[in-house]
Amino acid sequence: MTQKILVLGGAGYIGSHTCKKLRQKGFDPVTFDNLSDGHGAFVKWGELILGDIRSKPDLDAAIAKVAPAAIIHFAALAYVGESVSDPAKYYENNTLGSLNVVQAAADAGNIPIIFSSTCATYGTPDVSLITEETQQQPINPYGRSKRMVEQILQDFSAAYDLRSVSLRYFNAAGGDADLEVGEAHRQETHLIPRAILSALGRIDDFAVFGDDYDTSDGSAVRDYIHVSDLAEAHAAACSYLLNGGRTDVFNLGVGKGYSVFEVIKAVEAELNTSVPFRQEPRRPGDPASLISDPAKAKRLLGFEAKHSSLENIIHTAARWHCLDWQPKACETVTLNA
Ligand SMILES: NC(=O)c1ccc[n+]([C@@H]2O[C@H](COP(=O)([O-])OP(=O)(O)OC[C@H]3O[C@@H](n4cnc5c(N)ncnc54)[C@H](O)[C@@H]3O)[C@@H](O)[C@H]2O)c1
Ligand SMILES: O=c1ccn([C@@H]2O[C@H](COP(=O)(O)OP(=O)(O)O[C@H]3O[C@H](CO)[C@@H](O)[C@H](O)[C@H]3O)[C@@H](O)[C@H]2O)c(=O)[nH]1
Repeated sequence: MTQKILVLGGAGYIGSHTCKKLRQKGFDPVTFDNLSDGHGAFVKWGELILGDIRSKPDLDAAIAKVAPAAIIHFAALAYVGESVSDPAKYYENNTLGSLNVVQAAADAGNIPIIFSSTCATYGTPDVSLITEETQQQPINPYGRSKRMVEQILQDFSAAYDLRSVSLRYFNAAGGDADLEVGEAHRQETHLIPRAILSALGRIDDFAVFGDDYDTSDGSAVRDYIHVSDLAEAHAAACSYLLNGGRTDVFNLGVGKGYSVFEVIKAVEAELNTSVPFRQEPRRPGDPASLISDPAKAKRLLGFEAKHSSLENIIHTAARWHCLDWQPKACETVTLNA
């Protein structure tokens, strides 16, 4: 019988791509989302249950209805700047909401959980390649709200044998090759979509934050992983837990970094036009360089990024944002001022 997977936050960017992948792999995804940031139109590969992770009764009812073999938990707020100005919102939604998720999974007989963590839990590490053993020292409430959930999962595993996998994504980017879903955050703060939108003349306030880092060209370096590769990694993590794998944490990245100026050049090459930008000082809290060591996910999950060349990431993102722009799916998007 097809195994059902309850996907919390499945109407969002990474969640919707993962639902597509789960269906391709023979799972039956069911999305649970409050649509605070996601889009009903992105729920294309299974049912949508409207609910909020801050409500344990909502979660209990969904789990009772679906009887999932595993839970994938994407539901979160993820704007670093907003987490600094309104930390209560982040601890309530991301940490308390996740405690409800973990408790509901335990109450229902220890349903295994795959949790969306982030490289923001590492803070500003002084190493060239970040391994899972690199010390986690998050520097903003968003990172701390996620780090706390990792700790809750470790404690529930030790005390009650609730198994889980925390996946620490580096920078998610790109879009579905078939343009069925794509990146449509209500506030777009990420580098790649903003560089594309600037090239297309859809925003006029694109800035490069910092040109005085200790990097090859002075701009900050990140490890960009294609969203379809992230989706594949979630399917692999599902199989790992369903086959009895133990609680663990994994980096999800490529192991190679690109600077902000390299990303801008790649967008210019893809769109054959210039990317207007102004130079601004560093964004507070931005580390110079964050690059993953992806070896552990390869070794234990059998996962390796296959679609994450910078060219493919920008090609698929640009197609979504311009050539095959889907206004209906994205009608609620408002760009950041
Ligand atoms: N995008 C990135 O680069 C990145 C990097 C590292 C980690 N992450 C994490 O990955 C996850 C998904 O990120 P995304 O970029 O797809 O974000 P997204 O905003 O597109 O998706 C999050 C989804 O969760 C839903 N949601 C939020 N709070 C909820 C609640 N209380 N109850 C029910 N649903 C709720 C939203 O409506 C949305 O559909 C998040 O947990 C984020 O912290 C993202
Ligand atoms: O308009 C922009 C946007 C970003 N940047 C720079 O580009 C790099 C990447 O920034 P961004 O795309 O915002 O990603 P990060 O700040 O690295 O954070 C992302 O990646 C984190 C780690 O995965 C996640 O936790 C966060 O949710 C997600 O926003 C950074 O050096 C930024 O300073 C600019 O110069 N101009």
